[in-house]
Amino acid sequence: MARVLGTEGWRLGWCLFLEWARREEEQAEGDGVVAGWPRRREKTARPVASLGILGAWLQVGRGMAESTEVRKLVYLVTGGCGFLGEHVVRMLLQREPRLSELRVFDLHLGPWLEELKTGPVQVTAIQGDVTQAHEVAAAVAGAHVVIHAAGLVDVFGRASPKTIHEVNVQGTKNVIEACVQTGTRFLVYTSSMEVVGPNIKGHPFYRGNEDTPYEAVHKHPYPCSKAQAERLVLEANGREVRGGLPLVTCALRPTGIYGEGHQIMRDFYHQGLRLGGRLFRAIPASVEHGRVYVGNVAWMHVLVARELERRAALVGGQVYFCYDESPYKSYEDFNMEFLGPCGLRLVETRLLAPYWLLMLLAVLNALLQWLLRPLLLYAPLLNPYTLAVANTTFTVSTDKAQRHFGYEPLFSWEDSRTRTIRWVRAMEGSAQ
Ligand SMILES: NC(=O)c1ccc[n+]([C@@H]2O[C@H](COP(=O)([O-])OP(=O)(O)OC[C@H]3O[C@@H](n4cnc5c(N)ncnc54)[C@H](O)[C@@H]3O)[C@@H](O)[C@H]2O)c1
Ligand SMILES: CC(C)CCC[C@@H](C)[C@H]1CC[C@H]2[C@@H]3[C@H](O)C=C4C[C@@H](O)CC[C@]4(C)[C@H]3CC[C@]12C
Repeated sequence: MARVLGTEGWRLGWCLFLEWARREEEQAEGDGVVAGWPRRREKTARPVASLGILGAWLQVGRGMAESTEVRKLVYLVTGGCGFLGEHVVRMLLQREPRLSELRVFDLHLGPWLEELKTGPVQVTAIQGDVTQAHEVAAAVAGAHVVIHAAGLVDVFGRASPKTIHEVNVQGTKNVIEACVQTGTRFLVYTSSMEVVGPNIKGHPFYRGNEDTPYEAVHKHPYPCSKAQAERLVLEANGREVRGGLPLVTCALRPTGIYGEGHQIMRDFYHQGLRLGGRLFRAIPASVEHGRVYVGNVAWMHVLVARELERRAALVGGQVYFCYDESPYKSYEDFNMEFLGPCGLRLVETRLLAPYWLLMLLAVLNALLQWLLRPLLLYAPLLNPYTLAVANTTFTVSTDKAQRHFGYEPLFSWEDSRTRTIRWVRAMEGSAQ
């Protein structure tokens, strides 16, 4: 440290000034939104002022050491422009001080990536398709860690079962093979609660954990593909990669993710606006559906990716549900936590719409989808599968991620709720 102070005193002075200016600016803005994104408050950060001037110098010196000396890791995020992927990308930039290059691989690149290219980390946007092995291999070559979040999330019948399989299963095979061929040792896979359930028998999974016995039987192409892909990732743990070292893999299983950018929340909001500020309850309030805030899911990815090397023996080959402090509620009641404060209300219609009627509508929708397929794509939210998922209790209660790699939610429920409400309010045509 003395050496650093001696030779780079002027630089530290400048950094100290910049740090002071940044904090002043942060204080002035409060917990505001920067470029469409909420500013995060560090849970553990202590204000420089409380450390005194010497503490500040030491802190800045340490920060510099972290950012200049240790930045050497290359990360690849597949699906990095999707709902979850974007949060993972931004979280990595905020929370992984050892990052030197971040490769963002997606079929469709977002324009927001441009604004990230000015920071200390090299952000490389790669437009590519996970079903193309050579494109994946080129993107993976030289990366230390791969977070594989790309996937075709389709439970509405928009894509064919074949396409879902190609993207979710073959795409994952390509990622694994690319790691093996190029010598990348750490792979985190974004799996889903759907690899477990709800199963086709509608059995409830009530506050279960990773070891809870459950008959996981799927028929729908999406959960089938996620289950297959997860299995491939876990089986690949320990495989020898180029260079002779073992591959370390794990899978994270989010329940229903919500937060800024959630398309289905957007759809419900707009539907509510079209219906004069009302949504009609379809699912009994007693059916609990697991939900988790996107920022916490992203944080879990960043944390487990960081710990894969240090705790390879413990974490390698493991699955973890993604969880936080979000309350257990029905799918619709949970959505109302955000849509309610934005002017929508949930109208109770249990007597008007009994389950058999909903099922009839869902089957009709499926039939219409099939009949219209040659002419147009009809893919409403309600179909027999989505009705079954929404109508079956599936909630998790676990601390496995905390025990294995020290995960604690970064965002409290209050924070997650506030951020999501702020995002809904910012949507065009707010009901407020
Ligand atoms: N949204 C949820 O509630 C939820 C819950 C559990 C798990 N997951 C999983 O999380 C991951 C991300 O889901 P999301 O909700 O952000 O979905 P999303 O559709 O917003 O993001 C997926 C991203 O993958 C990209 N992608 C799709 N096909 C690709 C291909 N062939 N090559 C390259 N990129 C491709 C898409 O362009 C998109 O940006 C998925 O693997 C999904 O299965 C999502
Ligand atoms: C009966 C209707 C009025 C309500 C329809 C809601 C329905 C569209 C919702 C309910 C539950 C939702 C799924 C759930 O949150 C978890 C996942 C796992 C994830 O991997 C992909 C998304 C998915 C399947 C959600 C899709 C939308 C569902 C079915």
